[in-house]
Amino acid sequence: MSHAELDGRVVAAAMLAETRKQVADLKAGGWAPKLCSISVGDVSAVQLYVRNQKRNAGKAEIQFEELLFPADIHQEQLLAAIHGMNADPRVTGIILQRPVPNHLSIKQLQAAIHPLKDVEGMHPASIGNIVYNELELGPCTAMASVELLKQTGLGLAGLEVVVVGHSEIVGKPIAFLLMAEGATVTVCHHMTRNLAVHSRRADALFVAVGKPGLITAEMVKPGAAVIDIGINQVTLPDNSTRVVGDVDFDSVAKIAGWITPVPGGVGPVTVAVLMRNAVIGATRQKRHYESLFGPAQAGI
Ligand SMILES: NC(=O)C1=CN([C@@H]2O[C@H](COP(=O)(O)OP(=O)(O)OC[C@H]3O[C@@H](n4cnc5c(N)ncnc54)[C@H](OP(=O)(O)O)[C@@H]3O)[C@@H](O)[C@H]2O)C=CC1
Ligand SMILES: Nc1nc(=O)c2c([nH]1)NC[C@@H]1CN(c3ccc(C(=O)N[C@@H](CCC(=O)O)C(=O)O)cc3)C=[N+]21
Repeated sequence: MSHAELDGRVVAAAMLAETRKQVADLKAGGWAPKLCSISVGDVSAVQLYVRNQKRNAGKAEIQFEELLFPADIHQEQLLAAIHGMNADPRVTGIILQRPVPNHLSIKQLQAAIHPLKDVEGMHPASIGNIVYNELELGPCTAMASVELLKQTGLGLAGLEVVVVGHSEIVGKPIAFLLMAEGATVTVCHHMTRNLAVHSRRADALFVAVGKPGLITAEMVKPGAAVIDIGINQVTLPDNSTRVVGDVDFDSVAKIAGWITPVPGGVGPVTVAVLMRNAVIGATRQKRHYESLFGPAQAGI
């Protein structure tokens, strides 16, 4: 069966155009969205992501500020920085880039971000909304991955889906989003006894592990939709570097019904979802403060 490639750049461009219009409306109403990114230490996948956030925020006309802290920063210093952003009315969105060094508590940092400014939906209170089937704003990569599956036109109700990887930010939220849409979901991880037995049953296979070449053609059901979330920088024999996913693209593309490329698949849609979330967050704040104080006035 010949595969169809799911082009994330096309999906992202459409999403970003819509977001740009909403930014203009917000600005006209006196609310200019501003997104602040917090990174701790040097992580190459984070640097790549933040670069693309900056570029896309520019395209959507969302203000963007990047804060980079050294890897040995203390929890209290980061908490103080987050509290400052919570209190700053110009900041409408905060994203904490993952991972953070082991000496820091990611959950405490995430919980410090005000839920109205939590543009990834990763505050413990926000992520709980997914369990209640409130799906408007959720973790960007998970939302992007499910959006790409929807592009295939496959009905999600009753679909056999396998998710490989169960991290807080990707695998688990994907499983909850899919359950909310009625899919039958199996979640695999490093303790799963025979990954191929599960993956071969899937009509849709999501892979978010961080291991290049983990999924090969024998592990995929012919005609399945394969959503490759992995972002791995590999060094080729000539010492040049390349970004690849977790799926062995060349072999799997021959039997899959649909497949997302890396780069050009989930990544661009993730960035576009973040911009959309930034607008949803600013809109929620506008509504909240207007319900208390009335509409914003020009020049204030
Ligand atoms: N495209 C995008 O927008 C994004 C891409 N990524 C990429 O996705 C990948 C995963 O990211 P993230 O979820 O943050 O990573 P984590 O390292 O937090 O999680 C990896 C997951 O894979 C599981 N795992 C490890 N080895 C195996 C194995 N052999 N078989 C099955 N499962 C295994 C782990 O299970 P256990 O916990 O049990 O060990 C864990 O649940 C990375 O390549 C990352 O760069 C991440 C975020 C966004
Ligand atoms: N709190 C948090 N949320 C995240 O969602 C998160 C994170 N931390 N930490 C880092 C990972 C990684 N990640 C990427 C998202 C998009 C691209 C991306 O835009 N990729 C493009 C460009 C690749 C290229 O230019 O080579 C593509 O795949 O086509 C990459 C990586 C989000 N992550």
